[in-house]
Amino acid sequence: MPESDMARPLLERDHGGSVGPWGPSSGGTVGILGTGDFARSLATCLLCSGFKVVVGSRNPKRNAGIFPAEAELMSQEEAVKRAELLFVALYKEHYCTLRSLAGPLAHKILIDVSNNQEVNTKGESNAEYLASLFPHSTVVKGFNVVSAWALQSGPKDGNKQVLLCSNCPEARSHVAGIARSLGFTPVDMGSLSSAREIENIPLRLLPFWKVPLVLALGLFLFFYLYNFVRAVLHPYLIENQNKFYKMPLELLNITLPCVSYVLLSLVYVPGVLAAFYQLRRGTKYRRFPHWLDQWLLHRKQIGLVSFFCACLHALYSLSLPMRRSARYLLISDAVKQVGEGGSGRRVGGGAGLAHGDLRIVWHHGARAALPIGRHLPALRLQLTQLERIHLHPVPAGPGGAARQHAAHTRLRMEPGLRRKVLQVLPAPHLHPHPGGAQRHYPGPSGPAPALRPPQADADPQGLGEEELRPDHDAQSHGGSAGKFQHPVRRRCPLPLWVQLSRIYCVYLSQGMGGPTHKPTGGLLPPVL
Ligand SMILES: NC(=O)C1=CN([C@@H]2O[C@H](COP(=O)(O)OP(=O)(O)OC[C@H]3O[C@@H](n4cnc5c(N)ncnc54)[C@H](OP(=O)(O)O)[C@@H]3O)[C@@H](O)[C@H]2O)C=CC1
Ligand SMILES: [Cu+2]
Repeated sequence: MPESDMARPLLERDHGGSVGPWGPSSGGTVGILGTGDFARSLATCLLCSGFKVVVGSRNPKRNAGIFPAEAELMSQEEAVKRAELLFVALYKEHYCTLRSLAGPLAHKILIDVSNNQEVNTKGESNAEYLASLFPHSTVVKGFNVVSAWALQSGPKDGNKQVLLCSNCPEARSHVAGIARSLGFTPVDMGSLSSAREIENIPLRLLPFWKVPLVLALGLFLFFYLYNFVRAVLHPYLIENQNKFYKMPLELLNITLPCVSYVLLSLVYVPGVLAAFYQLRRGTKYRRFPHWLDQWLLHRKQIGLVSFFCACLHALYSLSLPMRRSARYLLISDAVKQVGEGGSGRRVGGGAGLAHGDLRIVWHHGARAALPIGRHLPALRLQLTQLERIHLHPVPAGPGGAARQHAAHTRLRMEPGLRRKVLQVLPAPHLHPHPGGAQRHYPGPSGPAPALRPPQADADPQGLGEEELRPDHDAQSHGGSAGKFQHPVRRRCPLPLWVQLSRIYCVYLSQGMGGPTHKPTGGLLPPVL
């Protein structure tokens, strides 16, 4: 494809007068109502990112000392007048105390950051309640998945996402810009009706764990039974040997790696299937089938359960030779050998090992080392799962996995490799996202990040709602921002098998899967 096409970002960031009045570069002011933990952390974070901050309190004098000097503390009325966009850092129960401010709050953006004590399964969300109190203001739900601690200590990889929803797309994109300025990754969750789902996320403990745990249990039972028949029942019935003592420890120990390996393979298989789907459809911006979507969303948990089984196996393996029974078996073996005249082979009255004995010792040593070595590649794969942990789940619901997968494939593929993969594929059909030019994001001044376009317009099911995110990957590799952005691809005219074999050749020429290759880089499907 022409190099000029590659160098041109699909969406230019709009620097013109469209940046909202509260952008740090344009001297806008962000207001915060409330002076609690969240308000304090948020004020510090906003100030550090270059925003002007005013804080509205019922008692500004009392709380003056607890905020950074740059934040202006004032009455709630004054703060509302000074700011166009306000974070409501109060509990839902206290929203009604703001009723008298309905007039000054009209036509302003209110960001509802509140959480609940219990999971809300029905009834209106806090954000909808706030919207009903202030019908002339625009309410955006967001930042509730970020703790006051995370705001202060800076976003970490695990919990970088800020889920946003609002009935006003423009307000949503302004808040997305602020989130991005603070170092978070905004995720567009659509209209305000998603607020309940967003509010429930922090209350969900260990999401997505049920299926992996049930799966692991099922696999464990299956392999345990299989090993029992093979190692205990069969010798008992055929040779009348009693090996039931193996049941509590040894059988368990040979079952665990079986479970671990099968689970590990289940982590990587959906990635391959996803690549297959993407190649077949000629785009990666279409929703996967539901079962694959769910499977992809569970990979992290499956990988961690697999890692846990592997750790248990390592522990068991180390403790096995320490058992009394092991020592007993060893001694009885030695006694048996002496009885059979085995010691007669020793040269020099037992001062050293004979050649034959040495060979046996070597043999045993190598056999003992082998299991450790053969698990190392698996360990490497399992450890790569750990870095994928997010403290709150990837946007659940339709298309969640597709978004996550798209993000992962883009972020992980090395630019050099991506270029090669793209070179062997036919030229893509590029076109900007409809309405993309209208989007604008207030953010700190400086070089504009290349924007990653969302779903194709051909996506009728709402995946196109995904928020634009800066392509950090492209930026972090020698300023190649804007290159290799291929969100939309026409159906490839080449047969699938030709495309696959070409990509495979590129993989081979890059030494994919070799020991020096970056982990997971070669394991994820090629990006299109
Ligand atoms: N803390 C956290 O980590 C997180 C908090 N949140 C959400 O942020 C919001 C604020 O949380 P947080 O800062 O921890 O709460 P705090 O209890 O620390 O602060 C709440 C603030 O509300 C105001 N307030 C207290 N009582 C009343 C009242 N009777 N009437 C009117 N206003 C009152 C006070 O401000 P003043 O006296 O100045 O008016 C107070 O500082 C909550 O909705 C919470 O769910 C969301 C994510 C994380
Ligand atoms: Cu092993």
